[in-house]
Amino acid sequence: MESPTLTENRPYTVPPFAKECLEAAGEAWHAAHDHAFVQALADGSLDSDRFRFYQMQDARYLEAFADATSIISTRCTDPDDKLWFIEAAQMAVVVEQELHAGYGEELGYDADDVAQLELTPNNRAYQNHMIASAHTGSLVEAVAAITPCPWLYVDLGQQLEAEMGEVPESHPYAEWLEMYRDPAFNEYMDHLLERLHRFAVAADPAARERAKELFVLSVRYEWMFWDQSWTKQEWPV
Ligand SMILES: Cc1ncc(C[n+]2csc(CCO)c2C)c(N)n1
Repeated sequence: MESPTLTENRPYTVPPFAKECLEAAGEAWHAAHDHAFVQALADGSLDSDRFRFYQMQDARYLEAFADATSIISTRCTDPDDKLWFIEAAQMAVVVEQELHAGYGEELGYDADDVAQLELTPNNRAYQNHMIASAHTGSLVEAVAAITPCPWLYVDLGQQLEAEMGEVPESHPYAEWLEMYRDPAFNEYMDHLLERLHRFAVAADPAARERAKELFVLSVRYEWMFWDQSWTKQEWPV
């Protein structure tokens, strides 16, 4: 495999295997950026009920992201890799729960409400996908399944920044929009994508193919996460 290169317009390095994953996702990657929920969130027209639904489901999703990264840390042998995934788990819990605590007060829910929430079918499936990949996949598969989560949001944050410019203080979702355009995420992406690539180089070709499939599934689940919030998904029976 070639050495890491910078793809156009991304302020972090996208190594060859990460690029392959992105190419494998194809249209699904763009669809996840273009969903009606995202458009309404960006232009501020999203109703607070749908945003509340999203935030509450997302609080629970982030716990699973933290669990998946914690599990991955136990499977790393290199101490720097191990620490990085431990820190990623910690960050998912601490930083993002701060965001949720703020919105909880504003939107009228607390930690107990989040704990008692019934997960949607989509959320449950996405969580199980990440946790199962972390437990039973090879290291590259485990990491591939969690990569679209931060990558898609950071990509989206930067795309919206380019399109919208500065977020007006009066924007109802200013805090959310500011969060994912934070330049600190560039370093996070550098670290994550470098690991994804390095683990891919160390894996056999069949594991690399499976990793790409798991990456694509997570991109689809990201689209479905917006969609479940837009439709306020319920269990059909
Ligand atoms: C469904 C869903 N997908 C992605 C994110 C974004 N995200 C989750 S963890 C993480 C890394 C930093 O903690 C980022 C950017 C989200 N909130 N919810």
